[in-house]
Amino acid sequence: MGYNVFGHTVGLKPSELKNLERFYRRRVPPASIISHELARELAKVSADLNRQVGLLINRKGEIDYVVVGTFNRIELPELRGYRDHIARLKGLRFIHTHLLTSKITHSELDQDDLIDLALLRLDLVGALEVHPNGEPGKIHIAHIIPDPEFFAGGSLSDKENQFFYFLRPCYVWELKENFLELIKNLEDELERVKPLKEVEEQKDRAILIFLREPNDPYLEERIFELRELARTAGVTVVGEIVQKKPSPDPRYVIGKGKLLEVMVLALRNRANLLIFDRELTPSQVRAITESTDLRVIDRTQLILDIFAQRAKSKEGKIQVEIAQLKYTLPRLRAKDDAFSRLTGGIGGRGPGETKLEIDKRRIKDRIAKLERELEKISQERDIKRKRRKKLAFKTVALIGYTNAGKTTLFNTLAKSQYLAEDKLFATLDPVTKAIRTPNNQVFLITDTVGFIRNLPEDLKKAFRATLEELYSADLLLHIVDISNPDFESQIETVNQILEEMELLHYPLLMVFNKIDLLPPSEFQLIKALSHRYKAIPVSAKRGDNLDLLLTKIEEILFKTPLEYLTDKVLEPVSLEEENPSKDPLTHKLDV
Ligand SMILES: Nc1nc2c(ncn2[C@@H]2O[C@H](COP(=O)(O)OP(=O)(O)OP(=O)(O)O)[C@@H](O)[C@H]2O)c(=O)[nH]1
Ligand SMILES: [Mg+2]
Repeated sequence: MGYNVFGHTVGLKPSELKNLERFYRRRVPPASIISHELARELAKVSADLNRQVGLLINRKGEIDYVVVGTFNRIELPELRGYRDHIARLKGLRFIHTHLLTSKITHSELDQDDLIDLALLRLDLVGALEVHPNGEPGKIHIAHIIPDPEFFAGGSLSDKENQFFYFLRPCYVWELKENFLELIKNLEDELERVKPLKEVEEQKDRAILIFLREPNDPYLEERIFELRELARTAGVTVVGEIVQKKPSPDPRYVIGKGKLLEVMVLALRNRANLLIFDRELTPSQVRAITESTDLRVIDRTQLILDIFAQRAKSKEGKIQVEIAQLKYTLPRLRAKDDAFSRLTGGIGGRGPGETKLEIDKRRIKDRIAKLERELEKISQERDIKRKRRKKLAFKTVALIGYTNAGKTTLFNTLAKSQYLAEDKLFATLDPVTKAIRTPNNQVFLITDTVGFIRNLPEDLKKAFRATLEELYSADLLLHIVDISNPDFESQIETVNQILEEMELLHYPLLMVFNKIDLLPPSEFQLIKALSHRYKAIPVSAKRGDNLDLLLTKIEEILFKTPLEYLTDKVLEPVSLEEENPSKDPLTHKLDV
């Protein structure tokens, strides 16, 4: 930091600037918040200029920034190179003047001061009253409360009082607080609330942010889903904030007051990441990143990141890269601060690191190249598919909302070891296996990527190739997690995507999965629902009712009317018994 004066310097004479620059030579005894002498000088200069003047003082008592404002406002410069989020407080305090007039006879800390305190994670903020004659008045000082319990007993009715502690206003010479002790106590308390050693440094710690617009019935589901997405991405969720707002704030999405709450929460819980449930514009990302000094991503980026972590096949990887590049393209700017911070961690994977160096042209070229590659792979897949057709095997595709249990069902049916995890998007690449039914019919079954609502448009397109498998399917098996209270809207989402893909007329069988999670009291209800949706209730995990499912599949695929099947088949039978070990239930097919 040079010796420049920051802030609203327009209109200042060179001599006035000189007077301000002189503050850089001053020092405060480390244990004082501010010295009486310095306060007098600050008041005098401020009154002469008729503008607010502020000093950012570091823990050694040196002046790091001199800032000048207007008569009633002062804006802090961007503070770079200070201690990072894990260390929490920035190690800077901000002492500035509030000008009094014959009418304004006292002036407390205002909301802007508290916003600076919280957003910039200052050690403390102080406002020094200045009388029109240049004499200093009282000083108002506040700092962040590390833990609301800390001050229990006091009245915490007022929201601001849950976040900030206000010292009793007094004259500077009356200040008794030992600054270093005060800060040490604060940091000890923060450490006690969330010890640093308990924080896994490699793991992102996020606060999830939701906007509740009027008539929004899906808030709970959205909260649950974002939480799950974050968990899947390997992020620790340390807080959730919901703001009721008729429409998003164009700059910060949430209101400034709410942002303040987010910051205190972030500080207390050592968060380093904010995840917004809605899509952010590039300028919103920039504004919020700049104000909070935290990494800021939206739901789309989170999903992209999960895809990037999980894509295994060449095709999957290409699809993810295309989607990431397309997401990045409109957000790319020369010297873009918001993105320069995205190095590693969530939102920083894949093409992110180099995007500053690559210009838009090259990104577009890269997208084109990837799309050509994808086209080629898709053709190859087509050939494979045709070959399979020639073998005359019927194909069943498992589809459904993410986490419904598709892969688990696939595994249980195929007795295979494909990945099934309690994470969203566990499956990215289509896998196909052959299954033998109790009646010795063989069909192929394909597992697919999970569906999710509001899938970003580019992502939908990018994953089209994966879902292309569906067009050659003879039957779509729609797996529903019936234990999820949100199952009906998930069905709706899946149907909507099927409609968009013009797959609605395909033969479809619904499967209600995870019945093992339901209490017996709901069995009656499930029966009714199964009837309504013509669905087969199963537990993929425990294997309940899978024989019935296979029979039903068989019936649809091979047009064997149910009546022709013996009762024995309809009863729970061990599939192994029907298929002696020499003739295993499944056999691998090179696809
Ligand atoms: N209790 C219970 N859990 C199940 C059942 N089926 C699946 N699960 C669990 O649900 C979670 C998700 O299962 P997956 O099979 O990975 O779900 P998926 O639909 O393939 O998910 P994506 O591939 O991410 O779309 C896992 O933790 C499974 O163990 C079931 O019948 N009962
Ligand atoms: Mg899966």
